[in-house]
Amino acid sequence: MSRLLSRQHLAAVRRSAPFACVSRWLHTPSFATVSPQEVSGSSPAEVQNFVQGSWTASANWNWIVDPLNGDKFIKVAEVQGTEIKSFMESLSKCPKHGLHNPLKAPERYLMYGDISAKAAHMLGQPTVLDFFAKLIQRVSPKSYQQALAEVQVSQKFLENFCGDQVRFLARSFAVPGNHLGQRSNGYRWPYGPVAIITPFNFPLEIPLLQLMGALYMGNKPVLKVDSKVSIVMEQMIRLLHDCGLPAEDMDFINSDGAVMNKLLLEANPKMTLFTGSSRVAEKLAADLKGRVKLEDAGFDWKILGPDVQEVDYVAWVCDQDAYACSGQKCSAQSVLFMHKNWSSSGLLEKMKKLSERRKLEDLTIGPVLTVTTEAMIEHMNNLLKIRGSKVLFGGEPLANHSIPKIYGAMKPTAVFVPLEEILKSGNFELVTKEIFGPFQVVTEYSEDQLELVLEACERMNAHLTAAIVSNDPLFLQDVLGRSVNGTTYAGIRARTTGAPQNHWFGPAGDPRGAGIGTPEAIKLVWSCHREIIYDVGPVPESWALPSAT
Ligand SMILES: NC(=O)c1ccc[n+]([C@@H]2O[C@H](COP(=O)([O-])OP(=O)(O)OC[C@H]3O[C@@H](n4cnc5c(N)ncnc54)[C@H](O)[C@@H]3O)[C@@H](O)[C@H]2O)c1
Ligand SMILES: O=C(O)[C@@H]1CCC=N1
Repeated sequence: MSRLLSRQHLAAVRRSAPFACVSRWLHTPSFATVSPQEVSGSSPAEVQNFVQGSWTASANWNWIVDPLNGDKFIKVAEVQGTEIKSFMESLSKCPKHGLHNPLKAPERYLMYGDISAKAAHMLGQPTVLDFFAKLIQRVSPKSYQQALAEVQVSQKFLENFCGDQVRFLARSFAVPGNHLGQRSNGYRWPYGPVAIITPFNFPLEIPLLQLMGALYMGNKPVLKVDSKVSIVMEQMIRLLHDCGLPAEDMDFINSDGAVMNKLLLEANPKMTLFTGSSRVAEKLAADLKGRVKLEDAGFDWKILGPDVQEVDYVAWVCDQDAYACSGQKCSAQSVLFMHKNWSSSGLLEKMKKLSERRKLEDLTIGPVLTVTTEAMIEHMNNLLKIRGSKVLFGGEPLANHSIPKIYGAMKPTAVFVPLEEILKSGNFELVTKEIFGPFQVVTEYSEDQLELVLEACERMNAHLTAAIVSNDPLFLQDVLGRSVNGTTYAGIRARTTGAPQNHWFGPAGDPRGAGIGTPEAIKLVWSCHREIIYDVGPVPESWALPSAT
C-alpha cells in the first residue's frame, strides 16, 4: 500500500517490501511518500491536506480513477464544507500587510531565495526529475517528454529566483519631494491572505510557479489543485518543506469546487489567482467582487502567412501545438488559418501523417480528462452541419484501450470549415468553442481575405496564445499590430504551446488577466503598488499659521 506514510513507516515499508519494490523505493526521493511506479488499484496512494503546519485527513475520501484503466488508485482527503474552519483561521492569521514586505521582515526575501536555490538543486536531480515526470504521467497522462518538460520548466523557474532575485522583485523607487525632508517611495506590496486555484493539465508547473510567486511577494496562500492531480503538488510541498519552506507559510486544501467556493466567500482572501475554465473564472470574478486574477480558457489561433517555406517543420509544430498532451493545453492550437499558398504545399497531408504516429502506448495520444468522447463526436457532428465543412483526419474514438468512459478517448482530429461560414453569426460561437482535447478547426484564406481572418480573431473572447507563421516582416507587422493575444509567437518557427519560464505567459486585453513565471507576472499578480511619502522636515523657522483654505 503506497499510502501517505510517516518517515518511520516508510523506512519499515522499504525494509519489508519485496526486493523489486525495495529497489523502486530506494530510488524514491527522500521527501516522497509515494512511488509513481507503485501507485495502482492494488497499491493505492493517499493525498492529505496541509493546514496550520500539519498534514491532515478528512472525513471524506474521494477516490480518483486511473485514467488508463479506471482502477481506483488514489484517494484524496477532500475537505467538506463543515471542515473549512481551520483553513479560514489559518488565512486570518495573515494581515493585509503580509508575512513580509519591504518594511517588515525583509530577511524573508532572502529566505525565499535560499529555498528556491535548494529546491532548484533538489528538483534538478535526475531521480527527482524522473519522479515528478512519472507522477505527472500517472494522473495527467501525457508523453514522458511532455511531462519531463513541465518539470524542467519548474526547475528552471526555481533557479531563476535564487539568491537576491526574490528581493529584486520588491525593488522600489524614490522621487525627490518639493522641499527638504520630503520624498515619495513606490513599493510593491503584498495582498496578505490569498488563494490559488489550478486545473488538472499542468499538475506541477502552474500551481508551483503561482505558489512561489505568491510567497515571494509576502503573501500567505491557500492552494487548491484539481483533486485528479493534487498528489503531484502534495509531493512538491514536501520537497519544499525539506528545503526550508516554513510550515505556517502556506496551506494546501483538497476539495471540490463548491467547497472551495465556500472557503473563498467565507475566508475573504484579498486576491485569488484562478486558472481554469472561463465558466468558473467568471463565477469567481462575480463572487469575489473582482478580487481575482484569471488565466482562463484558451481558443488559440495560428495564422500561416503567404510565404510558404519549411513545410515539414511547420507541419510538425502544428501537430505538437494541436495534439501534444492530447490537446489539453490552454495554449493548444484550436484554429489554423492557412493562407491558400499552403494548400498545395502538402501541409495537411503531412499533419495527417504526423497525427497518425500518435499512440496510447507512449501517451502521445491519451485520455481526455474533461471532455468525453461523445461530447467531442457531437461537437464534430455539429461542425459538419456547416456548409462546406469536412473531416480532414481523425474524427473517430481511439480503439483498443481501457480508458474509463468518464474520460474522452479520441484520435487527433481536424475539421475544415470555410472561412466565410466561420464568420456567420450562427456559426461563430460553435466554431470558436474551446474543446479541451485533441481537436482543431482548419480553414484557409486568400490574399484578399486577411481582413476576415483578423475579424475572426477580434471577435474571439479569449486572447491567450497565438502564432503568426511567416518571415515576411510586413505581414508580421500588420497582423501583430491588429491583434492582441497575450503570448504571441511570430516567425516561421512560431508555435502556440510550450511556453518556458523565461517569457510572459498569460492573456492580454482583460484587466483581470494573470501571468505566470516571470518577474513581471509575479509582480502583477501577487503584489500591488503602495506609495509612501516621507516628509520628515525640518519645518522652516519662518513658518507661520496660514489662513484656512
Ligand atoms: N490560462 C491558462 O494558463 C490555463 C491553463 C490550464 C487550463 N486552463 C483552462 O482550464 C480549463 C480546463 O481545466 P478544468 O476543466 O479542470 O477547469 P475548471 O474550471 O473546471 O477547474 C479548474 C479548477 O477550479 C476548481 N473549481 C471548479 N469550480 C470551482 C468553484 N466554483 N470555486 C472554486 N474552485 C473551483 C476545480 O476544482 C479545479 O481545481 C480549460 O478551459 C483550459 O483552457 C487555462
Ligand atoms: O504552454 C503552456 O500551455 C503552459 C501553461 C502555463 C505555462 N505554460
